[in-house]
Amino acid sequence: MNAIQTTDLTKRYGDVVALDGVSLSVEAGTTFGLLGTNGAGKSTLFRMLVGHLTPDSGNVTVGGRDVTDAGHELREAVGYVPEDAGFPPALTGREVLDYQARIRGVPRAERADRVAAALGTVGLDDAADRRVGGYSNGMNRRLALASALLARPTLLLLDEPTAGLDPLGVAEFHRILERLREEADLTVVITTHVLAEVEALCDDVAVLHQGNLRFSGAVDDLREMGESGDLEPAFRSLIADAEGREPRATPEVQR
Ligand SMILES: Nc1ncnc2c1ncn2[C@@H]1O[C@H](COP(=O)(O)OP(=O)(O)OP(=O)(O)O)[C@@H](O)[C@H]1O
Repeated sequence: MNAIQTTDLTKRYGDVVALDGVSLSVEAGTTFGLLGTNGAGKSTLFRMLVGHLTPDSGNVTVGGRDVTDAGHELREAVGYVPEDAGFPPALTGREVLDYQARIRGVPRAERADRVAAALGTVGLDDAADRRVGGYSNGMNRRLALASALLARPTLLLLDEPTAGLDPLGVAEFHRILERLREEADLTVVITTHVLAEVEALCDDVAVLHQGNLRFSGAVDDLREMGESGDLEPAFRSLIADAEGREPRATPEVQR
């Protein structure tokens, strides 16, 4: 079964075509990487998956239901972790999650247990009663993940979850995602610029470039497209223009 299906999805902002006829499927239970340079359309796609934006044309289904009709049920099924969650700095981690549990409709009697479980899953038990303003970048990202897990989603969308984290923070975040994948029946989609992240976590990958879908399939199949079986040459060839020139700014292609 497909956790996500988009069909001929198009979104414009004025003259900018952010997504141009994108048809994509994500199989349930897999970890899927959405790879692209800046401005590729990754965040726009995520915002449509959670119903924050409506398509100009085409459609999106999550768990077989059209996102534009799904409303409240969709919000419970999808855990969205934006790049910058921006929690109130004066609240503690536990207070933030308690508030989030309330607005996500977690029944009062279950709230404290769910909050404690989410804090444990992301390794923030010891920091739970400290103010979020004193959290490191990595702790903030893990708190955002905990918040998304409160409603026990079946689909988790992570927008550049490890951007700006140091190597230890990245490794810790990856460990948490791998554990979640083993323990919960979850489909995970991450956007990233980082090929090593795709290698480490993803079964399948899509390459978006300037709103166009350039590849979608198994990470192994993408790797085989490149010289020497590496992801980087394969990715670079997909984002090059007809003359083989790459976009001027691709420093985000990190290994
Ligand atoms: N609210 C908006 N108004 C106008 N243009 C926008 C808006 N949001 C995004 N865009 C444009 O749409 C295109 C796709 O943007 P989007 O943020 O979806 O890309 P992205 O792949 O997430 O990029 P990044 O990796 O930089 O976050 C870009 O050209 C961007 O400038």
